[in-house]
Amino acid sequence: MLKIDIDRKRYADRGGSPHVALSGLNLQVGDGEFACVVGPSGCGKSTLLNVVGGLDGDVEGRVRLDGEAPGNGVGFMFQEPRLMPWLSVLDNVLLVAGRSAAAKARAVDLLVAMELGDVLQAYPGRLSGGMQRRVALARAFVIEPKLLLMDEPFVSLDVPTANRLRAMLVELWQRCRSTVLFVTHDLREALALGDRVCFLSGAPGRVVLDLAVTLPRPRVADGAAVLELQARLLAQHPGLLAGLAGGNGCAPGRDDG
Ligand SMILES: Nc1ncnc2c1ncn2[C@@H]1O[C@H](COP(=O)(O)OP(=O)(O)OP(=O)(O)O)[C@@H](O)[C@H]1O
Repeated sequence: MLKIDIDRKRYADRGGSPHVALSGLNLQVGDGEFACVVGPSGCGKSTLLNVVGGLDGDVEGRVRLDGEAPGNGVGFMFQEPRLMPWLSVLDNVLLVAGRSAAAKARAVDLLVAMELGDVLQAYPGRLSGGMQRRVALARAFVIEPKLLLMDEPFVSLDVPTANRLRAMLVELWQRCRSTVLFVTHDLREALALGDRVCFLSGAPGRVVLDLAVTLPRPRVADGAAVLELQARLLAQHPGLLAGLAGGNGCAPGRDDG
């Protein structure tokens, strides 16, 4: 169980004055659950991931993964693939997996599953943007993370590539059963991926709607079921989804979708 209780996250200096990014943000994510966090630009989504992952410890509050501060079992995937350009595809993944025979076998297995088996020795500069994200996805899962934190990992990809990567992510998650916290400003993406979608308010961010998504899988972000649910949410919560891609505006409480 991931338990997030952030009383306040304040930046001392945002260009000359302090800024409270998060306030009264409470969220629990069950083991193996896929939780998406959506919210308008600047509401503190990346800040939340940095705090949860322990990259930023300057916070009033507490984050616990199975009762302890999140540590080694946490994987990250960011907006940029952040691959080492001087290392081959395989070595990029081995960098986090280690050099044992078992680690290498796992890395190759994942890269083959990501349809990258024929470019194991290629350097990242030779790969397309979508291929680089697939390497980053394999690298994120190779440690079989207990908790995977994802910050808009498929942003600025074309629609078919993003849909393919989302399908690959769900397949890996179903195989590994990691707990996932996935940040996006794209409501359709969140509805396509999440067991739950948590909506944050504008700054300072806090959870204003916690929605269980019960649509059957597989789902596609631009598929009929997702579009229908999106339209229903827009009708139920006018104004709340403002500022989201694919949305217009949320209300306190818990809903079933
Ligand atoms: N290191 C920092 N120092 C000062 N202020 C910061 C810092 N990092 C973020 N902020 C501020 O905190 C607020 C939240 O930023 P954050 O990047 O978490 O938002 P976000 O919801 O992820 O935004 P976006 O969707 O646009 O990526 C913003 O107003 C930002 O300017």
